[in-house]
Amino acid sequence: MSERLLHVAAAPFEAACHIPILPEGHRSRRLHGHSFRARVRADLPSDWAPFPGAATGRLTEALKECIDALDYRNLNEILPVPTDENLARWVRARLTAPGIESVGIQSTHDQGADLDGADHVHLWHRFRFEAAHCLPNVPADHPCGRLHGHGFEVILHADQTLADEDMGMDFDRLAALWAPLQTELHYACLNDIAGLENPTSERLSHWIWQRLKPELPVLSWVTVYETATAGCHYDGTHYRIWKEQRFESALRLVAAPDGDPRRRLHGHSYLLRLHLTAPLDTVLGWTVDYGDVKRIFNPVYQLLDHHRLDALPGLDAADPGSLTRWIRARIADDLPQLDRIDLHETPGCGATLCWGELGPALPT
Ligand SMILES: Nc1nc2c(c(=O)[nH]1)N=C([C@H](O)[C@H](O)COP(=O)(O)OP(=O)(O)OP(=O)(O)O)CN2
Repeated sequence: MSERLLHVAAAPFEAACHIPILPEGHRSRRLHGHSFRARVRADLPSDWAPFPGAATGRLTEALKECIDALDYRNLNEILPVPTDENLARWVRARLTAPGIESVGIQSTHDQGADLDGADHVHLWHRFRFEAAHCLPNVPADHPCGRLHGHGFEVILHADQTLADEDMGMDFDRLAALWAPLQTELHYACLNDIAGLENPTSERLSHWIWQRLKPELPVLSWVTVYETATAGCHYDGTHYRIWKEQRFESALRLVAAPDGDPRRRLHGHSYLLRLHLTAPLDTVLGWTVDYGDVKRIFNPVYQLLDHHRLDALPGLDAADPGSLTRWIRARIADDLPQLDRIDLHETPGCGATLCWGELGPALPT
């Protein structure tokens, strides 16, 4: 599959709203408020930014300018039915950026809607449960063979065609479908549950899919976060895992004009997410060990962390797009299952380099 470079940006806004189309008695019919977050993913022409390396910054500024009109407002004065879906439409119509692939609105930490250009909505809802597990088939010295536990997180994703509807399914419907699984999984040892005798993230995402897909035909992905830095998506066919790492680095954007602060030496706390697609190892119950991804990537990580990025050999500019390409060139041979790299220089703002399926976006 050919390589695609997408730029991403995210920005918060605080607003009040009520959703008058919801049934009588629904809590969201009452006036309430959210710390919203808007996000955009765009395939930008290379000459759109004012100088090479400025695309992430320009997209972020465009998004901030757009949502400024929503910040500290009563959204019903701007949009009669301010569902996440309609807010995403509103932003998409006003955002002055080319090549927009999707616009998302996250109304709470745990739910949101991403809208693509064809008014197809991707709804997601996150849940959390606390559980113990061990992986019985790993080698004797592997730490995950010992009984341990996690605050697992699960995201249910639903894809719907919206046409001219104000909203897709109510997030509460996803919560109601999840509730029986929460009862089974929360404060449990996963190995004791039928079908989860080898409870890797992959097996767990498959188990959840099998349980929910018959009741929820629009279920498109199940995401399991095993830890804050690693997890798995399953769509009924493919397993996609990711492993995140953070690095702290300095840079200057040499192409920035005189007077632009990015020309000065500065720095970021970067978030790097490596995505891999691979078949399941039926004995181990996983695709690729998260620990192996981290270990194999470590030599490249050591070049990035606590270094000056624009001094790295072979890197002309240290903007997120150039960095993702530089990282791919250094790691792809050693991690052949790798098919996407996300790199954020500030929360939700950066680039995605993808040469496989794009897969679902994760919340910021
Ligand atoms: N593909 C999979 N790999 C691993 C799984 C899994 O389910 N699928 N599970 C484990 C362990 O259970 C482990 O608890 C989580 O792994 P890891 O990300 O390596 O955890 P760390 O706490 O070491 O994470 P760092 O943030 O990198 O310190 C292992 N692999």
